Amino acid sequence: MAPAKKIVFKTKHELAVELAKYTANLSSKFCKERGIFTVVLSGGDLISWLWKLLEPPYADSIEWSKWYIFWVDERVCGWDDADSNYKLAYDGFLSKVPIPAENIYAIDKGLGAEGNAELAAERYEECLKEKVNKNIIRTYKSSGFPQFDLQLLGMGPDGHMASLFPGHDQINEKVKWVTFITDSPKPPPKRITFTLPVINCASYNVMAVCDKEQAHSVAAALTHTKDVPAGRLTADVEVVWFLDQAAASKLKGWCSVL
Ligand SMILES: O=C(O)[C@H](O)[C@@H](O)[C@H](O)[C@H](O)COP(=O)(O)O
Repeated sequence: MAPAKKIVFKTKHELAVELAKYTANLSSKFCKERGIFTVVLSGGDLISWLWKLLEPPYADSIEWSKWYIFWVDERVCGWDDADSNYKLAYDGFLSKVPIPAENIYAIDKGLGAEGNAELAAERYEECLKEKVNKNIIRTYKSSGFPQFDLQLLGMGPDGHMASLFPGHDQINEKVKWVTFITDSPKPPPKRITFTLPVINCASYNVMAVCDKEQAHSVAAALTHTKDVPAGRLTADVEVVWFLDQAAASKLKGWCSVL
């Protein structure tokens, strides 16, 4: 289990600059080693902190054609729905970089639009299995779970990550790769989500959190309070919390302001 590192930034701007550097370094490492970089996105504010990747020196130097995009969680709705994490990422990031359309794996379009959470979760898991069979996604040691290169995650004020919410059973799933929820406390209610073993098998996990509403859960998660889902986040190689000062304000003894 990788220890959690944390970096506290004075501003969201500085956080975005460092996040771009971190992501670009891993892109270069994995593109060199495997010719492929598998990246998992979440919804929420995260997408708005990826802007620096769209600018020099990254926009032209990143090997975008080798990126493969997945979602750690998705709202069960149409791709053009205002709630869609795919739409959020497409409008704010994916439409601005030359990642081939066939490398972008969103929720099944029809099942999303129909609102069929259970089948959409099954279909997404099948999609991941197919990518494992094609050696696009690696697997974690002998566990058979998929291992993504980099996951970019966010956390809600209640400490949820992906669509794993406190007090809901999805966090305890140990076999499935993708599960679903139909009564999410954060709207909209129907979502699909990676399970905890899949999230924690990633090589690198970044948890990016800003604002004071999250401060209490940041402190709880970083002292590994088990009933806070994000407190159970780990990774194979490294897990790094990217925080602004407000989100870090309830941490005891934080001082590594970048
Ligand atoms: O679909 C979603 O709602 C997300 O993937 C969710 O897990 C998000 O990452 C957190 O709720 C943080 O959201 P904010 O960054 O907007 O606080």
